[in-house]
Amino acid sequence: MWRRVASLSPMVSSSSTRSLSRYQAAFGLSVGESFSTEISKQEEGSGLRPKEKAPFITFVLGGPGSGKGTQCEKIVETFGLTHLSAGDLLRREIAMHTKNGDMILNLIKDGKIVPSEVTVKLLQKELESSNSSKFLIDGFPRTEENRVAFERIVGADPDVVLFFDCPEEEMVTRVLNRNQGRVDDNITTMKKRLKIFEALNRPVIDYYKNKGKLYTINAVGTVDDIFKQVLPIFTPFEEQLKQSRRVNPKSPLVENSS
Ligand SMILES: Nc1ncnc2c1ncn2[C@@H]1O[C@H](COP(=O)(O)OP(=O)(O)OP(=O)(O)O)[C@@H](O)[C@H]1O
Ligand SMILES: Nc1ccn([C@@H]2O[C@H](COP(=O)(O)O)[C@@H](O)[C@H]2O)c(=O)n1
Ligand SMILES: [Mg+2]
Repeated sequence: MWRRVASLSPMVSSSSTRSLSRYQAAFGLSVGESFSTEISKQEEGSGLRPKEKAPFITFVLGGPGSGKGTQCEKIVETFGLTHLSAGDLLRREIAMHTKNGDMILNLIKDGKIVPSEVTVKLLQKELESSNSSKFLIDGFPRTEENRVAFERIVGADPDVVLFFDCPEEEMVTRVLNRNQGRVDDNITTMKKRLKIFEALNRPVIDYYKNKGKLYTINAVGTVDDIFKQVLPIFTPFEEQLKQSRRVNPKSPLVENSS
């Protein structure tokens, strides 16, 4: 078990406990000192390398069509985080006709949630093979089951959780005008997605609110107006995000640190 011992920022809880995973062990270097994750006193001598650091993770929550993907593009442009959309990863499985492709397609068509194990493993693969140490995980966790599975399999907690709060009528209008050929962009599926969002995503939102990690953004207005609310959330982390460089033993792009 790893414990985050250094203080992060006044805005973020410094007492979150993390469990060690292969994924965490893969991160040798990452964001600035203030994000370091160290082995706590009683765990010294456990054989684990001390001072291994965790990546900077932002979860992006919000109902269907609330503008998560749109705002993620702007965050990427400004702060250089790596965007991982859970929905895009699932759609890629469908397009590639993988063994889970048909099952995923049927669930997405029906607005239902794909088993957490499947989604988390896709995210884990991207996280482990990435050369980045700062991630925006969009459309995840959708459920408490998603959240717990990520903690168990990946072994990391988010540093920031964004919630794009948008009225249902606005989300419906946006989705029906999206025109990207998505199988779930129709009124029947949209109604189901909204119900599932209310029932299953709200508890996740409440969970992070109670942990002091949730930033609620009013998602009505122009894209730029909404981004103006997002900017100050990342500003305190800007220096760390700039310095962030990761040593990933699996990545051929990174020199060995030893
Ligand atoms: N502030 C905004 N005002 C009007 N339209 C917007 C705004 N933000 C995004 N849109 C448009 O609304 C649609 C949905 O946006 P986006 O795809 O970013 O939402 P999302 O939250 O990622 O949805 P989903 O969960 O379905 O993937 C897109 O066509 C996008 O261009
Ligand atoms: N954690 C997730 C994320 C998505 N899904 C399924 O994909 C659909 C589309 O997701 P978007 O984020 O692109 O809107 C969503 O309705 C779910 O069917 C999922 O199961 N789990
Ligand atoms: Mg999206």
